[in-house]
Amino acid sequence: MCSSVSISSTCLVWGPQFRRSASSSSSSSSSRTQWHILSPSSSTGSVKFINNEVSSGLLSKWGFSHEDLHLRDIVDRQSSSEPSSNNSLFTKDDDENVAREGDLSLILLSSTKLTSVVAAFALNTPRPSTLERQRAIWAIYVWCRRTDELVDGPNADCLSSVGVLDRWEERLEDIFNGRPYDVLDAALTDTVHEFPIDIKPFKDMIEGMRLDTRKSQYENFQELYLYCYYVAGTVGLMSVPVMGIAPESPASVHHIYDAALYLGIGNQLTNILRDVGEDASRGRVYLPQDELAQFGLCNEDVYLRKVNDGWREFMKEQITRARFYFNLAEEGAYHLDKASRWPVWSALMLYKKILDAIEENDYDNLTRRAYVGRTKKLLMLPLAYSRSIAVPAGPAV
Ligand SMILES: CC(C)=CCC/C(C)=C/CC/C(C)=C/CC/C(C)=C/COP(=O)(O)OP(=O)(O)O
Repeated sequence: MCSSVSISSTCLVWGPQFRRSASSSSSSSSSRTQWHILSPSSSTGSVKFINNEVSSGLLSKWGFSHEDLHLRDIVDRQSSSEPSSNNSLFTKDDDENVAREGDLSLILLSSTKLTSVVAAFALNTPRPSTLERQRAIWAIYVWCRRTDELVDGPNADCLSSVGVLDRWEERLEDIFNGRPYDVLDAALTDTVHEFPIDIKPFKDMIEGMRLDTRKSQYENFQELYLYCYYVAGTVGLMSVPVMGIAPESPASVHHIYDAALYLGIGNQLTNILRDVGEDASRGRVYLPQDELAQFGLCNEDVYLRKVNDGWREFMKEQITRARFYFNLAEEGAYHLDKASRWPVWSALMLYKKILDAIEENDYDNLTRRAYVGRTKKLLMLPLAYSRSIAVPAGPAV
């Protein structure tokens, strides 16, 4: 299952740096890797290790080092007040008074004119309107969907994925260089020149699709986490510059970006748990092999759709871990610009409900698809709204 992206009307997300310790836990009969959170203060040299076992559950909670993914660089580039330098269309000395109407019509303008329009708009508009944010999120969403369709869509089998993805990446560079190929690309060109969005999360998503074409199973959670980052965590990174951070938020920008990334991870882990039966029909098992083994399970049990006590216990742990990421995401969601909070809270709460639905199905996600009914969805909206109007408060890390 490749991720596809579901962003309800508008949205966006990232947290602490973490690193794997060389040690292994010996405090339990099950062999498990011990993961340490490396606190943000590590940049000052004072590294604070927090044992992963502070969080409940049997399985490791942390995946891949964010440092190895160079995520800090992405955040720093995106947090500058201007669109990132790789967005070469953006120049500071353009005409500042050009009116902006109908983003897609920009494709009809010469690239020089486009530069003027976009630059003037970005420099003169400190706080984008909700409509502008929605259009930008839509452009990102469409690009992510189209990327997913290349390897997961109806024509995927007829295409040589590697070549197609290479060509798609060249086209991405053209988008960022102001040479969109079609009208949908133009919407993204417009977006990346209006908001400080870095190209790396987009490239990483393409990398995730490459990974998906060559891998049909994941040995451990670290491998799976990397995949989840590529195909879903990246969406959080792409979205934050558009969604915006509340000016009154005391939290660090890195903390908020981490929360955004964790929302993507939580969503993807949930998607995996919801679709495990469907993915098995395609010969795919997006579950850590070592963890299956810890519960006395293997791929064959998944293919044979055996829902036994071992499977239920295994699922409980997987659900605990997905919730762990949603909880981290929630901490950051309070700090988004208030215009963006409601859709994010709605998406977050909706995804958590999928986990509840798996529990209600007595952990049978092999023969039944977890489903959240319309009434539950509607009832959730006011609750999401009440969360979204809460004033951003700590943690100010
Ligand atoms: C929390 C903070 C600070 C910001 C929010 C940042 C955002 C918007 C993060 C969103 C991340 C996101 C939407 C990732 C996509 C994850 C995903 C697995 C999408 C799958 O979408 P579906 O459409 O349900 O998948 P299917 O098509 O497989 O059903």
